[in-house]
Amino acid sequence: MQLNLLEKTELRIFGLVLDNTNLSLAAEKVAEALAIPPASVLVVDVRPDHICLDILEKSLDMSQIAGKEQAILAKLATVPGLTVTADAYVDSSGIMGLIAFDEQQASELIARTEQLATEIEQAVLRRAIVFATGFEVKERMIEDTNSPYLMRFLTEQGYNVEFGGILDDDAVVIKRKIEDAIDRGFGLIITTGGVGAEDKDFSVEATTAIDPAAATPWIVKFQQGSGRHVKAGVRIGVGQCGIATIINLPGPHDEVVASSAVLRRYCRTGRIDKVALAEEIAQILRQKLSGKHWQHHTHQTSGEEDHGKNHHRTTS
Ligand SMILES: Nc1nc2c(c(=O)[nH]1)N[C@H]1C(S)=C(S)[C@@H](COP(=O)(O)OP(=O)(O)OC[C@H]3O[C@@H](n4cnc5c(N)ncnc54)[C@H](O)[C@@H]3O)O[C@H]1N2
Ligand code: MOO
Repeated sequence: MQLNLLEKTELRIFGLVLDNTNLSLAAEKVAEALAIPPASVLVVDVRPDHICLDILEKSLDMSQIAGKEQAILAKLATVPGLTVTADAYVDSSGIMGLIAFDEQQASELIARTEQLATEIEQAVLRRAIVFATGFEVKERMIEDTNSPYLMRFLTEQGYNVEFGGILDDDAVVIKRKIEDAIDRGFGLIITTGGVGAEDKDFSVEATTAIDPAAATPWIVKFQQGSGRHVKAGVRIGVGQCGIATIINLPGPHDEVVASSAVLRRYCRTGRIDKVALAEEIAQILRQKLSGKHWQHHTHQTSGEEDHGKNHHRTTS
């Protein structure tokens, strides 16, 4: 486990006898003991009873520090002109204080910390949150059937599920809410709605702002700028941030239901393969939509036909 040294990076080593000692070599030996590059250790002070070194690293793995006192002293003992006396010791503070642990304590600490990290990770991976999006949902013009459906579905899959609320069609709001969910320890974050090509659709953009490498396969593509479309098509999104996965599903309820067949296989409270998941959902939705009446219109590239703002809301 990586530990931030929080600027407390000095080591004072007492009980050495110096006789024309090459300090660069001494620093190199300490670097070897800590498994860091030689340039990361600097001797900053030599006093009558101790030498002071500075470690030029922001963070180190716990296993590089804990219980390393004897290893440091043993390495220093190999430097010509440097005698390590029987009561030599390393004095350090903050995280670096772990150096003074004896080896038994150190390995217990490392094992316990890894165990704790695994438990936290498992708890996070089990926590899911579901968001709806869109003014028509927020203003109760339409019933939010997606969220209860997904919450029930994820509960069946073994998740502890929370409802995140109904988000405005606003890229900043959606991104902030997703980031907030990640900070609160949710391992699975699902939004529905707002994946379309209109100027009110921002869910996938919120995800790519968090994970630029998010998988965002197209469901349908059409001529950009034709009619009300400001984007090149409809896509879904699956992004990741640390161990958390963000999934942006379309708004239409039957598409959420269709996607859940894929979610059932991928979302099982473990880590998720974002590219494979996104591609399989996209395939199912492409197949589903290829038979729909509205797609004929959206594939028109002439832009002559205007079926009105709401033609795509009907699931003929
Ligand atoms: N079955 C259909 N699927 C799709 C259609 C369609 O007409 N019928 N149109 C396609 C096009 S074009 C686009 S664009 C996308 C739209 O997906 P969005 O993710 O952008 O969805 P929204 O515009 O936000 O909402 C669309 C529609 O979905 C219903 N909706 C939204 N949220 C909820 C919710 N929480 N619970 C229930 N229903 C919801 C609602 O009728 C919205 O008006 O879709 C393609 N697919
Ligand atoms: O933007 Mo859809 O692509 O609403 O027709």
